Amino acid sequence: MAFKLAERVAQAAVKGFVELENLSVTFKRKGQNISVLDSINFKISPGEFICLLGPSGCGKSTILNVVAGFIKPSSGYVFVDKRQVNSPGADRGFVFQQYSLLPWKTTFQNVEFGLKIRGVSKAERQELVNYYLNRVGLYKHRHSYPHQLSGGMQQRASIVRALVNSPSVLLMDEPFAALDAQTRHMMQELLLSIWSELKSTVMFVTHDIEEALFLSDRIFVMGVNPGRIKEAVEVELDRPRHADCMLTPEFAQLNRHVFELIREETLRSMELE
Ligand SMILES: Nc1ncnc2c1ncn2[C@@H]1O[C@H](COP(=O)(O)OP(=O)(O)OP(=O)(O)O)[C@@H](O)[C@H]1O
Repeated sequence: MAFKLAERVAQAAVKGFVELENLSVTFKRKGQNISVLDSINFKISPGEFICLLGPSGCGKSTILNVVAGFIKPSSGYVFVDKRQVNSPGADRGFVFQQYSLLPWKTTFQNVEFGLKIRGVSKAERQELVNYYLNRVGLYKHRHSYPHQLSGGMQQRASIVRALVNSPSVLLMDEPFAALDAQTRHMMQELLLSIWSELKSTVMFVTHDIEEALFLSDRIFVMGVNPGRIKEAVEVELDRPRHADCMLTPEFAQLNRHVFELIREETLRSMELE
């Protein structure tokens, strides 16, 4: 197994440089143009873990969808590793809130699907998929179908389905929102542990301030109407992180700061200022 994994780790460490330049997105609603994102600019370093946090409707998912290549910007650019994004590609993996596994395929078949499409040999597929299924505790469920798995297991399968393709950038849209609190926390720790090995860049959308603080190197707190980056908050908490980091004064201080930023924007969006 060591053969591919070591190579992939080395590749991932130098990949995943994301640049958004004056990115704006306008949608048409009831015949009117609505500006959803206005002139977003930021850079994410290879291997960095960032969270997008902000009130409902500020455009968090839209940013992920543009980076994924699912939505075209109205103006501005997205570059991944200096290549302009115009369409989806294997260098970007996506994990959605809904588990989105193919119901007629087993766990193993779901995870190997992308590799198969890309023409990866059967022997290599088996080695990689089994490695990742082991890594997230799903090896013994490799022949189960999605409906036979719990929500947490399905989401673990969705994550490894994205990771097995060694994406430079992993895009995660509220992947743990549907899970109970305990499973959610286990998933956060598992994600950090895998990320610390692979060092892919992660862009993670959440509504949950504690989740954002626990996971990320930086939090892009977004404002609404139109969506924009209000503040990029550096999260300088020691790594590796475990649940007890949430009990530290540094965590509490950051939590309060981010809470105030979000509160201001939520009041603004409700016109209660
Ligand atoms: N395809 C579309 N057509 C028209 N409007 C859209 C489309 N997709 C998103 N929107 C609108 O764009 C705005 C931003 O949506 P987006 O889903 O990106 O926000 P979000 O911050 O992820 O919201 P939430 O936290 O509620 O998931 C919303 O007002 C939404 O209704």
